[in-house]
Amino acid sequence: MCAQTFGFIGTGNMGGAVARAVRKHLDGERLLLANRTASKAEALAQELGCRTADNETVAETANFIFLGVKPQMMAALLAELGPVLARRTNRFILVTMAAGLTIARIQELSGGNYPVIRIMPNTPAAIGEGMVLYTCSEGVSPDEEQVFLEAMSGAGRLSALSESLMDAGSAVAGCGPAFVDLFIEALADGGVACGLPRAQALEFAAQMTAGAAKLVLSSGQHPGALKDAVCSPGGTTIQGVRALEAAGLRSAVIEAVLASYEKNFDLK
Ligand SMILES: NC(=O)C1=CN([C@@H]2O[C@H](COP(=O)(O)OP(=O)(O)OC[C@H]3O[C@@H](n4cnc5c(N)ncnc54)[C@H](O)[C@@H]3O)[C@@H](O)[C@H]2O)C=CC1
Ligand SMILES: O=C(O)[C@@H]1CCC=N1
Repeated sequence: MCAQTFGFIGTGNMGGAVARAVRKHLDGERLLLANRTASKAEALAQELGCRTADNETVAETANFIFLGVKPQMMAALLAELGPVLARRTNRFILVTMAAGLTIARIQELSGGNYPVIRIMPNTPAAIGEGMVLYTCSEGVSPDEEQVFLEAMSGAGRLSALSESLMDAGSAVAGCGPAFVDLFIEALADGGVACGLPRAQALEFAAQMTAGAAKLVLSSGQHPGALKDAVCSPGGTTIQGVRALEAAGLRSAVIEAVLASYEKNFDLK
Protein backbone atom coordinates (compact mmCIF):
# COMPACT_ATOMS: atom_id res chain seq x y z
CA MET A 1 0.00 0.00 0.00
CA CYS A 2 1.09 3.52 -0.85
CA ALA A 3 2.38 5.73 1.99
CA GLN A 4 1.29 8.99 0.36
CA THR A 5 -1.99 10.77 1.07
CA PHE A 6 -4.44 11.33 -1.78
CA GLY A 7 -7.05 14.05 -1.40
CA PHE A 8 -10.03 14.79 -3.64
CA ILE A 9 -11.71 18.17 -3.82
CA GLY A 10 -14.92 17.68 -5.78
CA THR A 11 -16.32 14.17 -5.53
CA GLY A 12 -18.95 14.34 -8.25
CA ASN A 13 -19.31 11.96 -11.17
CA MET A 14 -15.65 11.95 -12.21
CA GLY A 15 -13.86 12.80 -8.96
CA GLY A 16 -15.92 10.09 -7.29
CA ALA A 17 -15.09 7.53 -9.98
CA VAL A 18 -11.35 8.23 -9.70
CA ALA A 19 -11.51 8.11 -5.89
CA ARG A 20 -13.15 4.68 -6.10
CA ALA A 21 -10.32 3.50 -8.34
CA VAL A 22 -7.55 4.94 -6.14
CA ARG A 23 -9.02 3.34 -3.03
CA LYS A 24 -8.20 -0.13 -4.43
CA HIS A 25 -4.49 0.47 -3.87
CA LEU A 26 -4.67 2.89 -0.99
CA ASP A 27 -5.40 2.40 2.68
CA GLY A 28 -8.60 4.24 3.68
CA GLU A 29 -6.55 6.32 6.14
CA ARG A 30 -4.65 7.75 3.17
CA LEU A 31 -7.71 8.96 1.29
CA LEU A 32 -9.43 12.28 2.03
CA LEU A 33 -12.61 13.48 0.32
CA ALA A 34 -13.99 17.02 0.22
CA ASN A 35 -17.02 18.33 -1.63
CA ARG A 36 -18.90 21.61 -1.54
CA THR A 37 -22.06 19.68 -0.70
CA ALA A 38 -20.50 17.77 2.18
CA SER A 39 -23.15 15.02 2.18
CA LYS A 40 -21.88 13.85 -1.23
CA ALA A 41 -18.33 13.34 0.09
CA GLU A 42 -19.71 11.76 3.26
CA ALA A 43 -21.73 9.17 1.35
CA LEU A 44 -18.71 8.23 -0.77
CA ALA A 45 -16.42 8.14 2.27
CA GLN A 46 -18.80 5.72 3.94
CA GLU A 47 -18.80 3.50 0.84
CA LEU A 48 -15.01 3.59 0.55
CA GLY A 49 -14.12 3.44 4.24
CA CYS A 50 -12.16 6.69 4.22
CA ARG A 51 -12.39 10.17 5.75
CA THR A 52 -13.93 13.46 4.70
CA ALA A 53 -12.27 16.82 5.20
CA ASP A 54 -12.74 20.42 4.15
CA ASN A 55 -10.98 21.87 1.13
CA GLU A 56 -8.36 23.58 3.26
CA THR A 57 -7.41 20.40 5.12
CA VAL A 58 -7.04 18.50 1.85
CA ALA A 59 -4.88 21.29 0.41
CA GLU A 60 -2.78 21.40 3.58
CA THR A 61 -2.16 17.68 3.98
CA ALA A 62 -2.56 15.62 0.79
CA ASN A 63 0.51 14.70 -1.25
CA PHE A 64 -1.64 14.31 -4.36
CA ILE A 65 -4.47 16.86 -4.50
CA PHE A 66 -7.09 15.86 -7.08
CA LEU A 67 -9.14 18.78 -8.36
CA GLY A 68 -12.51 17.32 -9.34
CA VAL A 69 -14.53 20.48 -9.98
CA LYS A 70 -15.86 21.70 -13.31
CA PRO A 71 -13.51 23.83 -15.42
CA GLN A 72 -15.77 26.86 -14.81
CA MET A 73 -15.31 26.45 -11.02
CA MET A 74 -11.53 26.01 -11.11
CA ALA A 75 -10.57 29.69 -10.81
CA ALA A 76 -12.68 30.15 -7.67
CA LEU A 77 -11.40 26.94 -6.13
CA LEU A 78 -7.73 27.70 -6.79
CA ALA A 79 -8.15 31.27 -5.52
CA GLU A 80 -9.36 29.69 -2.27
CA LEU A 81 -6.55 27.10 -2.16
CA GLY A 82 -3.70 29.36 -3.29
CA PRO A 83 -2.79 30.81 0.11
CA VAL A 84 -2.96 27.34 1.72
CA LEU A 85 -0.68 25.84 -0.94
CA ALA A 86 1.76 28.75 -0.58
CA ARG A 87 2.19 27.94 3.13
CA ARG A 88 3.11 24.32 2.52
CA THR A 89 6.64 23.24 3.24
CA ASN A 90 6.35 19.59 2.15
CA ARG A 91 5.98 18.15 -1.30
CA PHE A 92 2.60 18.00 -3.08
CA ILE A 93 1.30 17.55 -6.61
CA LEU A 94 -1.89 19.00 -8.06
CA VAL A 95 -3.86 16.56 -10.20
CA THR A 96 -6.35 18.21 -12.55
CA MET A 97 -8.99 16.34 -14.52
CA ALA A 98 -10.67 19.45 -15.91
CA ALA A 99 -11.47 19.46 -19.60
CA GLY A 100 -9.68 22.14 -21.57
CA LEU A 101 -7.57 23.63 -18.78
CA THR A 102 -3.84 23.39 -19.41
CA ILE A 103 -1.15 22.70 -16.85
CA ALA A 104 0.10 26.28 -17.32
CA ARG A 105 -3.40 27.62 -16.57
CA ILE A 106 -3.70 25.51 -13.41
CA GLN A 107 -0.32 26.82 -12.24
CA GLU A 108 -1.34 30.40 -13.04
CA LEU A 109 -4.65 30.06 -11.15
CA SER A 110 -3.00 28.40 -8.16
CA GLY A 111 -0.43 31.18 -7.90
CA GLY A 112 2.65 28.94 -7.96
CA ASN A 113 4.78 26.94 -10.33
CA TYR A 114 3.63 23.76 -8.58
CA PRO A 115 4.07 20.29 -10.07
CA VAL A 116 0.87 19.25 -11.85
CA ILE A 117 -0.38 16.02 -13.36
CA ARG A 118 -3.13 16.63 -15.89
CA ILE A 119 -5.37 13.61 -16.38
CA MET A 120 -8.31 12.88 -18.63
CA PRO A 121 -10.15 9.94 -17.08
CA ASN A 122 -13.54 8.52 -17.97
CA THR A 123 -16.41 7.20 -15.91
CA PRO A 124 -15.67 3.45 -16.45
CA ALA A 125 -12.63 4.14 -14.21
CA ALA A 126 -15.06 3.59 -11.32
CA ILE A 127 -15.12 -0.14 -12.19
CA GLY A 128 -11.49 -0.50 -13.28
CA GLU A 129 -12.34 -0.32 -17.00
CA GLY A 130 -11.36 3.29 -17.59
CA MET A 131 -9.05 4.89 -20.11
CA VAL A 132 -6.95 7.48 -18.31
CA LEU A 133 -4.72 9.82 -20.31
CA TYR A 134 -2.11 11.79 -18.40
CA THR A 135 0.64 14.38 -18.78
CA CYS A 136 3.14 15.33 -16.08
CA SER A 137 4.44 18.87 -15.81
CA GLU A 138 8.10 19.63 -15.41
CA GLY A 139 9.04 19.03 -11.82
CA VAL A 140 7.14 15.76 -11.39
CA SER A 141 9.89 13.22 -10.71
CA PRO A 142 9.93 9.72 -12.24
CA ASP A 143 9.44 8.31 -8.71
CA GLU A 144 6.37 10.50 -8.18
CA GLU A 145 4.98 9.49 -11.56
CA GLN A 146 5.44 5.85 -10.54
CA VAL A 147 3.61 6.35 -7.24
CA PHE A 148 0.80 8.08 -9.14
CA LEU A 149 0.57 5.30 -11.72
CA GLU A 150 0.47 2.59 -9.06
CA ALA A 151 -2.27 4.39 -7.17
CA MET A 152 -4.22 4.91 -10.38
CA SER A 153 -3.72 1.38 -11.69
CA GLY A 154 -7.14 0.35 -10.35
CA ALA A 155 -8.75 2.79 -12.80
CA GLY A 156 -7.98 0.76 -15.92
CA ARG A 157 -5.59 1.58 -18.75
CA LEU A 158 -3.24 4.50 -18.22
CA SER A 159 -1.57 6.17 -21.16
CA ALA A 160 0.92 9.05 -21.17
CA LEU A 161 -0.09 11.61 -23.78
CA SER A 162 1.51 14.83 -24.91
CA GLU A 163 -0.45 17.75 -23.50
CA SER A 164 -0.96 19.10 -27.02
CA LEU A 165 -3.14 16.04 -27.76
CA MET A 166 -5.05 16.01 -24.48
CA ASP A 167 -8.15 17.77 -25.86
CA ALA A 168 -8.30 15.34 -28.79
CA GLY A 169 -7.88 12.35 -26.45
CA SER A 170 -10.56 13.80 -24.20
CA ALA A 171 -13.06 14.01 -27.06
CA VAL A 172 -12.62 10.28 -27.74
CA ALA A 173 -11.92 8.67 -24.36
CA GLY A 174 -13.40 11.20 -21.92
CA CYS A 175 -16.62 11.97 -23.79
CA GLY A 176 -16.86 8.61 -25.54
CA PRO A 177 -18.80 6.76 -22.83
CA ALA A 178 -21.75 9.09 -23.44
CA PHE A 179 -21.63 8.41 -27.18
CA VAL A 180 -21.48 4.65 -26.60
CA ASP A 181 -24.31 4.84 -24.06
CA LEU A 182 -26.47 6.50 -26.70
CA PHE A 183 -25.58 3.68 -29.09
CA ILE A 184 -26.39 1.00 -26.50
CA GLU A 185 -29.69 2.66 -25.69
CA ALA A 186 -30.56 2.86 -29.39
CA LEU A 187 -29.61 -0.80 -29.94
CA ALA A 188 -31.89 -1.78 -27.09
CA ASP A 189 -34.69 0.34 -28.54
CA GLY A 190 -34.22 -1.51 -31.81
CA GLY A 191 -34.41 -4.82 -29.96
CA VAL A 192 -37.62 -3.71 -28.25
CA ALA A 193 -39.03 -2.71 -31.64
CA CYS A 194 -38.31 -6.29 -32.76
CA GLY A 195 -40.14 -7.70 -29.73
CA LEU A 196 -37.42 -8.22 -27.08
CA PRO A 197 -38.27 -7.40 -23.45
CA ARG A 198 -36.47 -4.13 -22.46
CA ALA A 199 -34.21 -5.66 -19.79
CA GLN A 200 -32.94 -8.37 -22.10
CA ALA A 201 -32.50 -5.93 -24.97
CA LEU A 202 -30.29 -3.73 -22.76
CA GLU A 203 -28.29 -6.67 -21.44
CA PHE A 204 -27.68 -8.03 -24.95
CA ALA A 205 -26.72 -4.59 -26.27
CA ALA A 206 -24.32 -3.76 -23.42
CA GLN A 207 -22.59 -7.14 -23.27
CA MET A 208 -22.25 -7.19 -27.06
CA THR A 209 -20.67 -3.71 -26.99
CA ALA A 210 -18.23 -4.70 -24.24
CA GLY A 211 -17.33 -7.90 -26.10
CA ALA A 212 -16.85 -6.19 -29.46
CA ALA A 213 -14.56 -3.59 -27.84
CA LYS A 214 -12.52 -6.29 -26.08
CA LEU A 215 -12.15 -8.17 -29.37
CA VAL A 216 -10.71 -5.05 -31.03
CA LEU A 217 -8.18 -4.66 -28.19
CA SER A 218 -7.21 -8.32 -27.78
CA SER A 219 -7.11 -9.38 -31.46
CA GLY A 220 -5.22 -6.35 -32.73
CA GLN A 221 -7.35 -6.64 -35.87
CA HIS A 222 -8.69 -3.57 -37.62
CA PRO A 223 -12.37 -2.99 -36.71
CA GLY A 224 -13.17 -3.04 -40.44
CA ALA A 225 -11.88 -6.62 -40.67
CA LEU A 226 -13.83 -7.64 -37.57
CA LYS A 227 -16.95 -6.06 -39.10
CA ASP A 228 -16.38 -8.00 -42.32
CA ALA A 229 -16.25 -11.24 -40.31
CA VAL A 230 -19.76 -10.58 -38.96
CA CYS A 231 -21.25 -9.80 -42.37
CA SER A 232 -22.09 -13.14 -43.95
CA PRO A 233 -22.48 -12.79 -47.73
CA GLY A 234 -26.14 -12.26 -48.56
CA GLY A 235 -26.86 -12.31 -44.82
CA THR A 236 -28.62 -10.17 -42.22
CA THR A 237 -25.81 -7.97 -40.82
CA ILE A 238 -24.83 -6.38 -44.10
CA GLN A 239 -28.42 -5.10 -44.40
CA GLY A 240 -28.02 -3.38 -41.02
CA VAL A 241 -24.65 -1.96 -42.11
CA ARG A 242 -26.31 -0.64 -45.26
CA ALA A 243 -28.96 1.13 -43.13
CA LEU A 244 -26.31 2.65 -40.80
CA GLU A 245 -24.24 3.90 -43.72
CA ALA A 246 -27.35 5.43 -45.35
CA ALA A 247 -28.13 7.23 -42.06
CA GLY A 248 -24.56 8.58 -41.85
CA LEU A 249 -23.41 6.83 -38.68
CA ARG A 250 -19.69 7.37 -39.33
CA SER A 251 -20.09 11.01 -40.17
CA ALA A 252 -22.32 11.57 -37.15
CA VAL A 253 -19.68 10.03 -34.84
CA ILE A 254 -16.81 12.01 -36.38
CA GLU A 255 -18.85 15.22 -36.03
CA ALA A 256 -19.58 14.36 -32.39
CA VAL A 257 -15.87 13.98 -31.60
CA LEU A 258 -15.03 17.25 -33.38
CA ALA A 259 -17.85 19.13 -31.60
CA SER A 260 -16.60 17.90 -28.22
CA TYR A 261 -13.00 18.69 -29.15
CA GLU A 262 -13.88 22.25 -30.16
CA LYS A 263 -15.76 22.89 -26.91
CA ASN A 264 -12.46 22.52 -25.02
CA PHE A 265 -11.35 25.85 -26.44
CA ASP A 266 -14.27 27.69 -24.78
CA LEU A 267 -13.16 26.37 -21.40
CA LYS A 268 -9.49 27.50 -21.49
N1 LIG B 1 -17.95 13.40 -16.07
C1 LIG B 1 -17.00 12.88 -16.84
O1 LIG B 1 -17.19 11.84 -17.49
C2 LIG B 1 -15.66 13.53 -16.92
C3 LIG B 1 -15.39 14.70 -16.26
N2 LIG B 1 -14.14 15.26 -16.30
C4 LIG B 1 -13.84 16.49 -15.55
O2 LIG B 1 -14.12 16.22 -14.20
C5 LIG B 1 -14.49 17.43 -13.56
C6 LIG B 1 -15.76 17.20 -12.77
O3 LIG B 1 -16.80 16.89 -13.67
P1 LIG B 1 -18.06 16.05 -13.19
O4 LIG B 1 -17.62 15.06 -12.17
O5 LIG B 1 -18.74 15.59 -14.41
O6 LIG B 1 -18.91 17.20 -12.48
P2 LIG B 1 -19.84 17.06 -11.19
O7 LIG B 1 -20.69 18.28 -11.19
O8 LIG B 1 -20.48 15.72 -11.16
O9 LIG B 1 -18.80 17.14 -9.97
C7 LIG B 1 -18.20 18.33 -9.53
C8 LIG B 1 -18.23 18.30 -8.01
O10 LIG B 1 -17.46 19.40 -7.51
C9 LIG B 1 -18.12 19.93 -6.38
N3 LIG B 1 -17.61 21.29 -6.19
C10 LIG B 1 -17.83 22.39 -6.95
N4 LIG B 1 -17.15 23.44 -6.45
C11 LIG B 1 -16.48 22.98 -5.37
C12 LIG B 1 -15.60 23.59 -4.44
N5 LIG B 1 -15.25 24.88 -4.52
N6 LIG B 1 -15.09 22.83 -3.44
C13 LIG B 1 -15.42 21.52 -3.33
N7 LIG B 1 -16.27 20.89 -4.18
C14 LIG B 1 -16.78 21.63 -5.18
C15 LIG B 1 -19.59 19.84 -6.72
O11 LIG B 1 -20.40 19.89 -5.57
C16 LIG B 1 -19.64 18.48 -7.43
O12 LIG B 1 -19.90 17.42 -6.53
C17 LIG B 1 -14.64 18.48 -14.64
O13 LIG B 1 -13.54 19.34 -14.61
C18 LIG B 1 -14.69 17.67 -15.92
O14 LIG B 1 -14.13 18.38 -17.01
C19 LIG B 1 -13.10 14.66 -16.97
C20 LIG B 1 -13.31 13.49 -17.64
C21 LIG B 1 -14.61 12.85 -17.73
O1 LIG C 1 -18.39 16.77 -20.57
C1 LIG C 1 -17.32 17.15 -20.10
O2 LIG C 1 -16.95 18.32 -20.21
C2 LIG C 1 -16.41 16.15 -19.44
C3 LIG C 1 -15.01 16.16 -19.99
C4 LIG C 1 -14.87 14.86 -20.73
C5 LIG C 1 -16.08 14.12 -20.39
N1 LIG C 1 -16.88 14.81 -19.64
